[in-house]
Formats: sequence, C-alpha cells, structure tokens
Amino acid sequence: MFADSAKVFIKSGKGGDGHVSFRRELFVPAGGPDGGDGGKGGDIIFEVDPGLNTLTDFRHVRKYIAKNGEEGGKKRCHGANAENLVVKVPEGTVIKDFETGKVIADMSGENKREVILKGGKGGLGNMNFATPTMQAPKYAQPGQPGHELWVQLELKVIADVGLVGFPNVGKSTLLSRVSNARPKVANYHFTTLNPHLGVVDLDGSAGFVMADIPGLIEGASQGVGLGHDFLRHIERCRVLVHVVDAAGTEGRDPIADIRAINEELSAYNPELLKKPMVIAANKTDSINPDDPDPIELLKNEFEPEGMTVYPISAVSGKGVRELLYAVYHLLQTVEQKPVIFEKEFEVEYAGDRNLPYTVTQEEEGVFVVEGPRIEKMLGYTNLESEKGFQFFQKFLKENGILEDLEQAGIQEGDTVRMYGLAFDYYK
Ligand SMILES: Nc1nc2c(ncn2[C@@H]2O[C@H](COP(=O)(O)OP(=O)(O)OP(=O)(O)O)[C@@H](O)[C@H]2O)c(=O)[nH]1
Repeated sequence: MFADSAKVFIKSGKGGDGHVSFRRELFVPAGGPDGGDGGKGGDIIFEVDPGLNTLTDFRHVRKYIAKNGEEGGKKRCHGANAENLVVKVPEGTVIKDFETGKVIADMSGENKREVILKGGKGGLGNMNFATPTMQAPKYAQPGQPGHELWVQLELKVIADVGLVGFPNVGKSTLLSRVSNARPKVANYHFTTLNPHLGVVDLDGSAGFVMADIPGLIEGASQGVGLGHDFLRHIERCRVLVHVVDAAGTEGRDPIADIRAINEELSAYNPELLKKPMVIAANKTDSINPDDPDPIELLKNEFEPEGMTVYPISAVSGKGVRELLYAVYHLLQTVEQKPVIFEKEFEVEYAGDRNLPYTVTQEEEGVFVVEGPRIEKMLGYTNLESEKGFQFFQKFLKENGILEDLEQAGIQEGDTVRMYGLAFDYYK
C-alpha cells in the first residue's frame, strides 16, 4: 500500500546527569571531587533513503524515541553519549510540526540528512565545580531534557509531468498505456486513490516521469474529496497535461472542466497556473460525429491562451505519440532552476495571524525572500548598508532561519531580493 502522509511522534534523548563523587584513596582522607559528566542524549535525524518511495512504514511504527545519555561516573568517568536515531524517509518528504503546520524540513534535492531534534546535553559532574573556596561541591548538573514533537510527514511526488483532470476522463488509462506503471483502471470515480508515477520512455533515449494526479474535483482546493492531498503533488511538476473527455461520455463539458480545474489549481496556489499546460482531448474514438466538433471548440477556446490541444484516444493509442513528443519538447523549454536552499517560515502579523514567507537561494550569493508583506517585516531597509544587513540578520534570527542561511553560506555583501505584494526591492 502506498501512503503519502503519516503522523509520527519523535523524541530526542535526555542528557545523562553529572555525577557527584569524591576521590577515595588510602591515606588521602579528603580526596577532591571526581564525579564525571553525563553523556549526550541521542539526536533524531531524518535521512533520505533513495530505495524508499512510500511512507507506509510510518503507519505501523509511529514512535521514534532516541536513547538517553548515560550518567557520569565516579573517578571522572564520562557517561557514554547515546546513539543518534536515524529515521529513513523517501526523497521528497516534507516534515511539518503537526500542531502549527510549520515546515521543519524538506528532504528534497541537496538536503539528504537533517537533525530534527537535538538530544539534551549531558550534565557536568561535580569535578567541574571545585573552587578555592568550595573544594568539596556536593552537586552536579542534571542532564538537559530531550525534546519531543508530533510531526506530520508528507511525501511530495516529484514528477516532471502531471496529468490533471476530473475522475473518469482516462488519466489512468493514458498513464498505463505510455509507461511501465500499471494503475488500477475501473469505471467508477476515485478508482485511483494513489498518485501513480510512470516513466515514459521515448525511443529508449529520451524520457520523463509522469504522474497521474487523481481525484481532482471541484472544491478540492478547500479540501473536498481527496483535495489537498493530491494538489500537493502537482506543485512540483514542471508541465501539466489537462486530460478531458472530449466525447462528453458522462455528460461532461470539456471546456467547463478545464476552467474548473484551473480554478481549483489557482485557489490552491496561483503559481500553478504559470506552469506550461497542454490539453489531451481524450476518447476521440467515441465522439459523436453529429455533434459540433469538440476538438475545434477546444482549440478555439484555449489555443489563444497558449494551451495546445492534442486529440488522443488512450484506449486505441491514436494521437498519443504526438502528445508525448510535444510534452517532451515543452519540458526542454522549461528552465529547471536548481534551488540550492529553500526554507519556508511564518511571521506573526498584527498579532493574530501568521503570514507565510520563503527564503530561497537561487545561485551562489543570491537569496530571495518572498512573502505577502515585505515592507511590514523589514521596513524600508537598505541592505547595502551595514546597518541594513544587520537588521536583516536580526529579522532572520528572530524567525529561526539565520542558522540555516549561514549554513547555506549567506554573508554580508550577498544579494537579497525581496518580493512582496507591496513592493519589490533588491540590492
Ligand atoms: N472510449 C474510450 N474510453 C476511454 C478512453 N480512455 C479511457 N476510457 C475509459 O474511461 C473510463 C475511465 O478511465 P480511467 O483511466 O480510469 O480514468 P481516470 O481519469 O484515471 O479516473 P480516476 O482514476 O477516477 O481519476 C474507463 O472505463 C476507460 O476504459 C478512450 O480513449 N476512449
């Protein structure tokens, strides 16, 4: 069974307590303190395992608890550090705080391993606390507690091309025809409960990954039906193929269907409409010749908007090759921006709601901050000045992202472009 989301509990280990003890030696009546330090608690680390492609295992094992550090011992013995607990996830797993929904980590691209919860530090043993005035300290530090959190794991399928369309228009049939994927095909709605991936192989050399994004219906952007679960998968596709039932076999109107789907896409994330789209006008084998030609109608409606219409029959295979080559060529034209660093974060606004922002590193030394209200968060800061840069750093620090950015290599003098609703600013 395929699972693309799971809720799990994670907990890092507590640090071992420091030890209180005194040297006991023959003929040395009052030996000094020799209580050792406690060991560090285990971290919770998430790591990408390229062999995994589902979150199914997390439906069975839902608790991941790292071991505690060992207590310090006498004779200055350092307690053992606990082993870190490494949780293996498929590439494309997004880890969110279950309570707040805030993204903690996105295990995609370069990000293959990330410490999600740090184990507690071990406490210092009493050997550390001897001073000239207090030569026999009877206390040691306790180990620091571990951290615990419920996290939501979500798997974003990374496909080059996404098939979108209402149920029963023939998406599964098309995907199974053109790829090695064999999704279930049946004549009832929501046949396909999982997004299916298929590798489309064109003449053995060129190819791409295509996903059947099932269950997209009106209201999906509000979570109706399988709603958000599937819209999420579309975000990373580079090209979208609208599959419609050109024959209108279930009384569907292909033009209205495409408009409705685009509205759902836009309501979920307006950026989705910027992706290149083509139309696969399916079921041409059952078009009623007495009706007005649906292909012509679709062309007149959508080609002026830049969406090319390809008449196909997924069942007979007619027109499918032309569609695939067109999609392949379109993919070549879409520039794939390598994102070096990407982080989502939220900023409290007007005390009662959080606004979402992202920081992206587009290339060496160029960072982009995007969000709804840039001027509110930074004022009219001039980043060129040292003061401006410090202000920006402070802002990033307060929002918990400076550390990540420093790791990604941000430094004074880097370009920071900021895009907001109110104004665009860049140095
Ligand atoms: N006549 C005809 N029927 C087709 C064609 N393509 C698909 N069908 C039929 O349409 C029905 C639905 O096809 P599916 O491939 O399951 O549709 P889907 O869009 O994947 O549907 P969901 O999985 O519910 O989202 C099936 O009965 C198919 O046999 C075609 O080119 N011509």
